[in-house]
Amino acid sequence: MPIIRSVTREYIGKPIRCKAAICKKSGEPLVIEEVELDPPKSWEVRIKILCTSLCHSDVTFWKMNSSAPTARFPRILGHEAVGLVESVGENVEEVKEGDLVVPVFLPNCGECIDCGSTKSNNCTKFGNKPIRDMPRDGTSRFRDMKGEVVHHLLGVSSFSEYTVVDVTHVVKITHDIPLDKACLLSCGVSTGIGAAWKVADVEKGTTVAIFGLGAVGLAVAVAAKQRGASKIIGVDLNHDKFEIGKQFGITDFVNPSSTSNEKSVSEVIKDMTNGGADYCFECIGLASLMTEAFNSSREGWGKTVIIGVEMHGSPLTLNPYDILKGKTITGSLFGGLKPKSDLPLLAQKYLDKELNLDGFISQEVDFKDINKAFDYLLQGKSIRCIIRMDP
Ligand SMILES: NC(=O)c1ccc[n+]([C@@H]2O[C@H](COP(=O)([O-])OP(=O)(O)OC[C@H]3O[C@@H](n4cnc5c(N)ncnc54)[C@H](O)[C@@H]3O)[C@@H](O)[C@H]2O)c1
Ligand SMILES: [Zn+2]
Ligand SMILES: [Zn+2]
Repeated sequence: MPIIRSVTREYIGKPIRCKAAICKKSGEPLVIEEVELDPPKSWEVRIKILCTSLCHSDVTFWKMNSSAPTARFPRILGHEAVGLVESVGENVEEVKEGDLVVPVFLPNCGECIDCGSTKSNNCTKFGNKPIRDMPRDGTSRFRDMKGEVVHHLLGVSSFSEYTVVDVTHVVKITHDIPLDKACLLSCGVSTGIGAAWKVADVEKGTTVAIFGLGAVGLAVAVAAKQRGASKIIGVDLNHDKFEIGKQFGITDFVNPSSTSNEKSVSEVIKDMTNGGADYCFECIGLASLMTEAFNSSREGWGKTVIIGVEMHGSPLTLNPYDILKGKTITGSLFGGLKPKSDLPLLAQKYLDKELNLDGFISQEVDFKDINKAFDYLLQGKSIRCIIRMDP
C-alpha cells in the first residue's frame, strides 16, 4: 500500500498507510513510523492533517507514568491541528471531502442537555475521557506495522499524517484563515480567550492576574487587554516571559522566585491591586498555584478561573471564609467555548482584525523534527511551535 501525501479519493473506504509520531514510552522521544489507519466508521471523519502544534496537555500525557490510570502506550499524541477532510463515514452530513476542519479535544454533540444549555460546554453525551480511543465504541483506528493497536489521544491524535475523529470533535472552518492561525484556535489560544471573555467576562478598567504565561495565559492577556483591563499582571518563573508578555498586554510581572521571603505571590498581587485582583487565572496546572491565584483575588467579587490541568490528584485548599466574603472560583475546559459555534466566531474575529493572534507562533518545524517542539517547550523557549506536515 503506497504512502499517500494529498487528499485523494483513492482510499475512500480503505485503510491508509501513513507516517505518525508514536509515543512508545513515557517521556521518550516520539518515533516516526508508518501506521495503518482504518477508514472512518459511522459518524467518523478521516482527516489529512496539514499542520499541528504542541500544547502543554500533550506534554502531560507524554510524561505520564505508564501506571497512571489515563496513560496508554503506544499512543499518538497531538490535539491542536487543522486539516482537510479526506473521507467521511455513514451518517456524517456536517462535513464533506475537501472541507477545512479543526479537530477539538472537547466533543460537541449538540443533542445532550449540556450542549443545549448556554451554561455549559461539557458535552455529557460523549464527555472527555482520556482512556478511551474512539468515543462511540472505545476502539482504535490505528495499528502499527505488526498489527498492534496504537492508541488515540483526546479524540484527536494529530501527530500523524492522517487521523480519524468522531464528527462531534470536528469544526468546519473557512478556507480564508491561514493554516497556522487556525491551528492555534484548536486548543490553547481559544481556551485562554474563552476563559477571559466567556467564563470570567473581564470588564473594562479591571485588574487581572495570570499565573503561567504560556500560550494559554498569554491568550488570557490578549483577551483581557481587548476588554480594556487596566492592569494585567503575569506570574511566571521564566523571566523572559515578561518581555514576551508585554506584546500580549502584560503590564506588570511577578516572578515567584524573586519575591521577598516575607511576602507570598498573593500578598504581592494584593499590594499591586489595592486589595486583590478582580480576575485571577491559573494557567499552569498546580493545585498550590490555584490556591495562590484564589488568594490573590479581591474580597467581595474577585473571580478565579482554573484552566491548568492538575494531573497529580492534589487536593485544592481554600479558606471557606474567603468564599463567604464573596470570592468565587470556577474552571473551564476549552475556555467555556462550544467548539462548533464559538470557534468559527473566533476565526471570523481574527479575519476581521478584532482578535490579534500575532506572536503566538514562536517556532516552526517539519514533522520529521517533531521532537524539537518538545525541546523548545520544555526549555521555556516556545509559546507555540507549528509542526508542518509534508505537502
Ligand atoms: N482547561 C483547558 O481546556 C486547557 C486547554 C489547554 C491547556 N490547558 C492547560 O493549561 C496549562 C498551560 O498550558 P500551556 O500550553 O500554556 O503551557 P506552557 O508550558 O506553554 O506554559 C506554562 C507556563 O507556566 C510557567 N510555569 C510553570 N511552572 C510554574 C510555577 N511553578 N510558577 C510560575 N510559573 C510556572 C512556565 O514557565 C510557562 O511559561 C497546562 O496545564 C495545560 O494542560 C488546559
Ligand atoms: Zn491543549
Ligand atoms: Zn453533547
